[in-house]
Amino acid sequence: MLQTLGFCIDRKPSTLPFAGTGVFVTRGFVPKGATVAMYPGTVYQAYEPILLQSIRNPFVFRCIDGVLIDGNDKGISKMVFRSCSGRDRMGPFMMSDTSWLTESPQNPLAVGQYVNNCSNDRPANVCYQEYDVPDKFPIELRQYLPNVNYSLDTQRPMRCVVLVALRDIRAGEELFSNYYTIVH
Ligand SMILES: C[S@@+](CC[C@H](N)C(=O)[O-])C[C@H]1O[C@@H](n2cnc3c(N)ncnc32)[C@H](O)[C@@H]1O
Repeated sequence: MLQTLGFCIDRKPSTLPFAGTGVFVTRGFVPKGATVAMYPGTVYQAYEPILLQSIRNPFVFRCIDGVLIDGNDKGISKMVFRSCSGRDRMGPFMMSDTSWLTESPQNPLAVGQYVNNCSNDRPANVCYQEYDVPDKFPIELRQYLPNVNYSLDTQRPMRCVVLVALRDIRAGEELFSNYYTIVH
């Protein structure tokens, strides 16, 4: 990761009291504007049922258009992701990466759901960028995407969310986003 991207990120206990785990730049340097992490999880359209999966689940990310991404790596959320990922497999090709559900993700960027919220003394250093994966994205690279659609729908592009550095970020710094950004 250090060789390819120029930095490493990892999960560690947050510097915020009582905030659990956070995400840190552990090595190297992240330049402003770089993609620093991805938000993994099952993608639900606004009309799809998520009630059970959302109970006591702080990992549900809401996109601007109401699409939801469940980035919880435990319990029913984990089972749903694995099930959808197995369903979507095309012959030898996996259409998504399930290793973010483990302690050591194959795609080391897929830990963005653990980024904590900013506060007065910890301003945001990353922001969320939502995008739809284009049709021409190579099928053999989809195995590294940590997102899967809840419903099988080959017409719809895959929604992904990445975290982008708002400024240069150095090794040792924790990542903070703003959970409540309002986009006008
Ligand atoms: C999406 S999770 C982030 C990962 C979480 N820290 C964990 O260990 O699972 C969101 C939860 O993290 C905690 N959290 C995030 N930002 C926080 C902050 N600024 N202060 C205290 N707790 C925070 C809250 O418990 C919140 O419900």
